[in-house]
Amino acid sequence: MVKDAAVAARAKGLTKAYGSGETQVLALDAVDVDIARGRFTAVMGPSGSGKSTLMHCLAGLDTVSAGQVWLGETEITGLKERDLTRLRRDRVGFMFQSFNLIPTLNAAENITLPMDIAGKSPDPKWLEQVIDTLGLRDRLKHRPAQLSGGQQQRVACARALAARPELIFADEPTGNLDSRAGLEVLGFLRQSVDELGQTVVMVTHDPGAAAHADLVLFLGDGRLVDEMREPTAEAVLERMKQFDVARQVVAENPGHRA
Ligand SMILES: Nc1ncnc2c1ncn2[C@@H]1O[C@H](COP(=O)(O)OP(=O)(O)OP(=O)(O)O)[C@@H](O)[C@H]1O
Repeated sequence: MVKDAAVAARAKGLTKAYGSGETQVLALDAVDVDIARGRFTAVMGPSGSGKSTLMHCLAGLDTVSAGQVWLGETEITGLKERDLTRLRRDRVGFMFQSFNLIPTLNAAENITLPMDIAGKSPDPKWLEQVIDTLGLRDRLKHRPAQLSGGQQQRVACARALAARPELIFADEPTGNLDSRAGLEVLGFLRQSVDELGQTVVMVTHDPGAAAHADLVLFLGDGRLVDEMREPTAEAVLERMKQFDVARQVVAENPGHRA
């Protein structure tokens, strides 16, 4: 059990292997990580370093090969699929690169859909606050096709926030947006942490996006290799360049692991 109330999610010795035998890929190699409650954490690293796998394992979307994962005080490793589904539904919000909005429903209906499916009614005060924070008040009756990409992503953000989840996982939430809309979404995620007390974990390739976080975790070859507090885009970019240098060293010295 995780007794530390400041920890929203925790992994210990988290290992994830895909496949078996010679083709086995070790996507995560004994990762230990604490996700701080009420903070904005970004996860970065080169392509294939295990970012999405880490997020999926922390969110209970994927099983682990070894190690333990907790969401709040609940150990999720070993939970049955049915319990895991309920836990995700009740305690976790998701934002993906594709917004996954339902085209036939308007913005308001999309926002409350997960709660409707779960048979829950949103806390009206909280929902109003989310809608106003995200500037969606005058867009609630619009269907997705009548909204800009940035507005659609804001609806997806509101949908993730509506049930007031303990934790929001965002996988490249700005990946499909132009830079202005992307900045808007990052601003809203930041605001949801600062003003609404949310906990956000975001996977991103973009140093500028990572700079909106309180903490950046760097993954390399399935291991947590570094972290940076109060990141700036420049510092994150510099750190990412070191991965290229390390790769070059490995390429020039086969058998040596950076
Ligand atoms: N379903 C799968 N089956 C086999 N291998 C997989 C699977 N999912 C991921 N992998 C492998 O695990 C490793 C980590 O993948 P992951 O998607 O977590 O990386 P990532 O850092 O998110 O990459 P990217 O930045 O390119 O999205 C990669 O080598 C990938 O090929």
